[in-house]
Amino acid sequence: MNGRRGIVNAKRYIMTLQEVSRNKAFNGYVVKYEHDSEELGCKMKFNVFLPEGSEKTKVPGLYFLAGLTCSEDNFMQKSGALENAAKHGIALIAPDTSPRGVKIEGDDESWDFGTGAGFYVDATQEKWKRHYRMYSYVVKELPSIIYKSLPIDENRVSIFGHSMGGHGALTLFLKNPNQYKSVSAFSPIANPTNCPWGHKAFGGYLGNDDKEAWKQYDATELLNSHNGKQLDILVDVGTSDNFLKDQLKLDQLEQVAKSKGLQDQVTVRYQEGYDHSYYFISTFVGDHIDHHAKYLKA
Ligand SMILES: N[C@@H](CCC(=O)N[C@@H](CSC=O)C(=O)NCC(=O)O)C(=O)O
Repeated sequence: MNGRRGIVNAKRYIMTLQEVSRNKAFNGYVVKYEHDSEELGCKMKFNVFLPEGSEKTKVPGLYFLAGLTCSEDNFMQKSGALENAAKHGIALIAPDTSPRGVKIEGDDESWDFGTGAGFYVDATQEKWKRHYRMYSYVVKELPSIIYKSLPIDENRVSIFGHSMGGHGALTLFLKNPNQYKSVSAFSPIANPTNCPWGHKAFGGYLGNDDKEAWKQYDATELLNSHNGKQLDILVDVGTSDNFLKDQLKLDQLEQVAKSKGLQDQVTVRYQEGYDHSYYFISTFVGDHIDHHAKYLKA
């Protein structure tokens, strides 16, 4: 306890946000902020869409975790999510996908590890552990800054994401079910302990000696040990997604859902002919925001 009743190990973060840019959209604003991150040990940027009305009262918030190679911009600029978020009066929060500019040898060598590929885990390996703490950044530091500084209601918050970010959304939700009202994902890496992207990332950030430790960041494993709140997980994936078979492993997630009798609580929709791109995301993002609005505006 830190002396304040009910708060255990609560960390205080530096909370100075600098506005980088502001663009009006659908009567609200997309604002880019920069701040010093203690968890990541570098400057970070994120984008927020603040809908009309947020200048007067706090609004619900919906985090979007992006995939490999993305920054805080891909989702805001390419997903087409703003119109529906504006309609529901929901703020969108789009963080970056890794620490930036930290200069670790090898961090820029590949597109699926290091820069742009933080995988929403806290690294334990010596080389990476000071900076690669995207789990703590998204679960703890970023929210503490946002709820202190922006008109977003911390009691009405949900999460979704794409690919690596779909893995992030599912795992952050399943590990912190009381922090988020709902979860959904586009083409998530659903069983990273069982696919090449996951082996590379978890081997690098968490090491290869203790593969049990990998399971804490695997949505299929977390679903297997879930015995808490009623779920309503929505997943969309395209049948023409090049990564579906070898990397996403949604069959494993569905199998576990079935074996646990949770098949009614985990909906995986296979969308005919769609691929892994933002064209696919933009087609179904409205459905996902509607899904979250049910819980955020209940
Ligand atoms: N190497 C390619 C492919 C990278 C890619 O497809 N990235 C996806 C996420 S994949 C899983 O996390 C993505 O969202 N790309 C950004 C975009 O705006 O499309 C490449 O570098 O393009």
